[in-house]
Amino acid sequence: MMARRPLIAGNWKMNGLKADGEALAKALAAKLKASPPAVDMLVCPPATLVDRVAQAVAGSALAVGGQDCHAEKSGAHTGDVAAVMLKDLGASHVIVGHSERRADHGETSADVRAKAAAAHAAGLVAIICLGETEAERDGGRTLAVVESQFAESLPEGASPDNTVIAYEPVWAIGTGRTPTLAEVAEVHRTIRDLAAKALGKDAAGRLRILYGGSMKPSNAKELLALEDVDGGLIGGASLKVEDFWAIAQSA
Ligand SMILES: O=C[C@H](O)COP(=O)(O)O
Repeated sequence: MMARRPLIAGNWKMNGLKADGEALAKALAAKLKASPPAVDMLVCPPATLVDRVAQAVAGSALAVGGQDCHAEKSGAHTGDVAAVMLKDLGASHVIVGHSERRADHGETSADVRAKAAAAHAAGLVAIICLGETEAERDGGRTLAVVESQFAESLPEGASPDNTVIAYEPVWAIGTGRTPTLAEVAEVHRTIRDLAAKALGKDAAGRLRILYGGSMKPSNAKELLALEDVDGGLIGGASLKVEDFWAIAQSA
């Protein structure tokens, strides 16, 4: 099977003002230039900083993405940002369906699917997030939840070139807790199997499936060593240059 190049993606969430966001991105770009790791690296700043960060790291190997996009290209949607607008600023990726969007904004998998389709239409790679809540895990429903979110969130035309899946157990986000390695491996293998059914075996073999949820330098190596874990979607630890870089180094 063709090797998948890991993707180490930082989701800054609602953190960062002009000066610190630019400094963080520039420091990462400088590290990438000095010693290129064997991974792709991406930062997803808040929408307010996408332009500034994209300009600050232009010409470097550090990619820039948005954290959400609207399903429409334009129109009367106060406060929203279209995928094509992110693309216009220099973004190459956009996260869709993060559990914080699903919880805070009531986004359904149908919404996520429409957003991912909009991202594709704009020429962006969609990072589609899915994952179970603690109650769903405790109720033994993890694989069923992941299966339905995958089926309902993946748009027509999805491929390993325009789509990345991020498995993020909701209860592991920002809590310092993670599933066992066996539990992570089981979910990632299930997602790979679902992708094989949806996209074909070859495409599934090229699809990158990230793990997210309390990934940090101390646990990254063992998580990233799992066969079907092709990188990480990192929140808190992506706000510190040294931690984010250490995670990239351990892939
Ligand atoms: O998008 C990132 C995830 O929500 C993980 O966040 P965390 O690394 O702070 O747990």
